[in-house]
Amino acid sequence: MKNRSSYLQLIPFILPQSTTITLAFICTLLFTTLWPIQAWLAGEMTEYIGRGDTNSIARLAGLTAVVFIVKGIVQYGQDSLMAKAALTIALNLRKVVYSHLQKLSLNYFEVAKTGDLTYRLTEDIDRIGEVVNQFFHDFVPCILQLIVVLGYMLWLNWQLTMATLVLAPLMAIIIGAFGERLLQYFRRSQNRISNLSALLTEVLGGIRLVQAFAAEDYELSRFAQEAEGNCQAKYQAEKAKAFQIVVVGFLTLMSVVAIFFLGGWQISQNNLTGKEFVSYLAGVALLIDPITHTTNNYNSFKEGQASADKIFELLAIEPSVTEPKNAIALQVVTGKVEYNSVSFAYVPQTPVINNLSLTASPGETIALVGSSGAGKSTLVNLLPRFYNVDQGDILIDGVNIKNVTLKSLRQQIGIVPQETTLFSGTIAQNIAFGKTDLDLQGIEKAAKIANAHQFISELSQGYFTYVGERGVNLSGGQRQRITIARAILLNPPILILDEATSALDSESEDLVQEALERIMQERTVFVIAHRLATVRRADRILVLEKGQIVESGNHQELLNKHGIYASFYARQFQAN
Ligand SMILES: Nc1ncnc2c1ncn2[C@@H]1O[C@H](COP(=O)(O)OP(=O)(O)OP(=O)(O)O)[C@@H](O)[C@H]1O
Repeated sequence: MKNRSSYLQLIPFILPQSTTITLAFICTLLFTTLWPIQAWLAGEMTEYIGRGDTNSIARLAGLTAVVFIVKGIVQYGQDSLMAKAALTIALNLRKVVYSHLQKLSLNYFEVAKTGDLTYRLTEDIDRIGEVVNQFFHDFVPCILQLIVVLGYMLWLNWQLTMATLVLAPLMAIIIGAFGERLLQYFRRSQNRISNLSALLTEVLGGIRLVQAFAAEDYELSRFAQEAEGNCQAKYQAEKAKAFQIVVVGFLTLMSVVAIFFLGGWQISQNNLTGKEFVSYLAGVALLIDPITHTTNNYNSFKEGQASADKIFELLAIEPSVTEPKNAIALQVVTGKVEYNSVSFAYVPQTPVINNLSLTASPGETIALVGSSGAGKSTLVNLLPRFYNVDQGDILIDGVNIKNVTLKSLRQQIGIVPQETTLFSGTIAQNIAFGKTDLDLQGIEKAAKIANAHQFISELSQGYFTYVGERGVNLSGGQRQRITIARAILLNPPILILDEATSALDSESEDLVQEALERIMQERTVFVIAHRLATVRRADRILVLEKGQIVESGNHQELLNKHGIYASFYARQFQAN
């Protein structure tokens, strides 16, 4: 079962912390050694109290105080060092998972739920950190205490100890059985809560639509269903834990009764003195705490296991788009792009691009037109390798894009998407997206070319104006011009432009159009054209149908042909 190994997979994250863990462990050993000393002191004290030996009582009280202080110091060392190690392990795991997630290919994100992933990177990793902390901080010391105290009890009276341990295997079996049941409930509860998180991300992201369609009640019932499912699973887990406490408590009580019974019998047989029995009972009392902790820790480990399974499942997913080990960095000089007999399908046997070949000369603007679903977006998405081609090759400046690093490939291709996405941060950060050092002069220059400088300057904080997650305080046209400025700053030799279909007011439209025309100069451009002006100005228009180029030429040539483009033009553009 993979869940057995999910904790083992944490070992590479634990090993780098071994120095801190070892130091903490030394503190733990000292701390644990002091436990039986306390039990021994209690036994000695009883004897002196019986004798009324006040001097010895005072000496022992002083010794007990020293033991207490030393115990406090090593306890602090153990707690703080273990916490440091566990938190660092969780931090490193979080970084690794996030970096892995960034490398996964688009086809993974098309099916994954954002909220679910958010939950894994936050709650699940937090839980693993807590479990690691608990393991070293609580579980290991408890086990050591159990071993040391049991050793002391065995040394004191092995017959009595063995007799009381008869119930231990039964206790372990019962705790184990409860643990498996708990794991199921924790899995169910965590699945529900990550579904809930996914639902929230979706609904809050589309709250405008929810309100517009008066779908609040519908969304509330979906929310309630997941929330109730989680509540139910958690309740089941809490009930199982509560029952487990009763059963383990009953068995512990049985053991204590057995100890008294057997202890009394041993004293009557002169095998045990009263003093030894008191020391023995002090030892038994010292056992109860670590037994309770061990049981609780075991339950928490089961909860953590459900999280660890999910995290390592995610880490096991391989990106479908990868680069070869000896990948070279692509240096684009001219920007010539070739598609050679390229085929691609999202779903096997359903080709979306079908044995397509094309060559874009350096600096050429190619407009892609065709009906919805013809494969225009797919065709351009193959260029930055968002997906791998199934057959054929794509070359840039004669170099197969399969053989170059993804970073160098994508740095050469600017994308102005139809959907304008602004990230939380300032306008300057959004224009210089992906760069940590802000070149303000360059940003301003790019914004000027993108017709964005003027409106940005009019904002109270200028380039340092904070735009929300979705840039809600900017108009559609303004957002588009920021994304154009972003591409201009990158200054890529190849540009992919997905023209927005949504209508802007004519002034805004003119500003966007002007910005686009500027950015299209001196680069190889693929534009999914929705505007007549773009189509007309393109050096070449490719008409796509079912993933194939069915017509090619400039606007006038294609009109003269009276073919598909001419009728498409009549339908699509003549109304403009
Ligand atoms: N991620 C995906 N997974 C599965 N099928 C997809 C995916 N993206 C697109 N498709 C399918 O591939 C075909 C081509 O889609 P594509 O988006 O490339 O067409 P398009 O010409 O750009 O259309 P539009 O003009 O409507 O944007 C369509 O049938 C579409 O349903």
